[in-house]
Amino acid sequence: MTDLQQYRHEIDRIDNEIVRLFEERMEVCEKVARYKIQTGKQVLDPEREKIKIDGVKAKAHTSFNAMGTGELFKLIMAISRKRQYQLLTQNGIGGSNGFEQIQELPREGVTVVFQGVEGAYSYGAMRAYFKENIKSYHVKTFKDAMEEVSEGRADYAVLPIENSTAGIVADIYDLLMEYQLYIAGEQIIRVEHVLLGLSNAQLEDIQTVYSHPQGLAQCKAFLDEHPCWKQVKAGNTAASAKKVSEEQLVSQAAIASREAGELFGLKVLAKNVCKNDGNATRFIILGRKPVYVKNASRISICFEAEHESGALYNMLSHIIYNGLNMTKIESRPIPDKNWQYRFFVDFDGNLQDSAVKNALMGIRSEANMLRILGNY
Ligand SMILES: C=C(O[C@@H]1C=C(C(=O)O)C=C[C@H]1O)C(=O)O
Repeated sequence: MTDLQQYRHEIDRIDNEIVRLFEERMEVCEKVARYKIQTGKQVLDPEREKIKIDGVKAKAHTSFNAMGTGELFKLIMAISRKRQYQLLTQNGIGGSNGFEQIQELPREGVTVVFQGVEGAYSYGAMRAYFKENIKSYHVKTFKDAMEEVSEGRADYAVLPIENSTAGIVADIYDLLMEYQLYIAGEQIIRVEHVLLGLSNAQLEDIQTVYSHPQGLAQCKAFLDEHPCWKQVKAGNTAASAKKVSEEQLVSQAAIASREAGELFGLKVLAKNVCKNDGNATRFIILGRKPVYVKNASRISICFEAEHESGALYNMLSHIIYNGLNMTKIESRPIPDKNWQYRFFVDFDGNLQDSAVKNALMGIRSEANMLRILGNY
């Protein structure tokens, strides 16, 4: 036998022993879980874990091994907790997460608010999601739209959350934390911007271009080809078309939809101004009630974790360990806490799934804050 074979043989013997001891430990953890189910005690006991880590580290003989032992036991205890959360959900603890299952989201006879004016992309998203017989109106800002739903003047708000070219609409993420509203649905629409001008304007006349910051960002490559043009941000794309139409200056143009151009009597000076052919925006439908439909398949959450190494990994491990597919993660600064962030995570699943319940129980117990923003 070569030395290597011999060493590996020894490692195998030790590993078998580790597996046997791990399983023995897990059996005791299950007993602990049953005790906690009966007594209502929390799964996570940070004090006990700290004593445990310090204790096992002190038993190691080198500083390298002390660090390794610490890491190893952090992981072992995290796994132990995950098993305990499973047993708790199996026993009906932490069930509904405060959400009620409904048959269908009402798409007619409701009042819907959107930001911008008619002809804006939000209006298009609303038309695509809801049926004809709704009452709808528009407000100036995203915040106003959330306020309308919060105050009960509207049932739903339609708001853009993400564009495939320009990325997230950061304001919406921040406002989601300011208001206690829930994502009830989503609508993706293709966004095909055009450059609009007065009917007697030519491309050569243009000196100023108006659009929503997202419109300008999505058409950056096109605008870069015209470095002399002054770019001016407007409240929304349709409002910028309206402005060009009202001010009647041949030097002014707007980046907006073809529909907005028709609405305000403008001419298309250039089409395909967004270089990404598949340019699309995802809109969320926000309501007041925590409800989800039976076949809802995406969950959006927001959490805050300790500002320390491994904290984010620990939170995400609940999603990974329960076999859930994470589809998106974003971080946003926490107001008044410099350089600390909250995380917005989307993953596939339904609030009824036991894997989802386990993961949410884990994150809720171990994060500083968890909000389930919706299951849709
Ligand atoms: C097993 C327990 O539950 C959790 C897991 C621990 C472990 O695996 O050692 C320690 C403390 C708790 O966070 C316990 O409370 O003892």
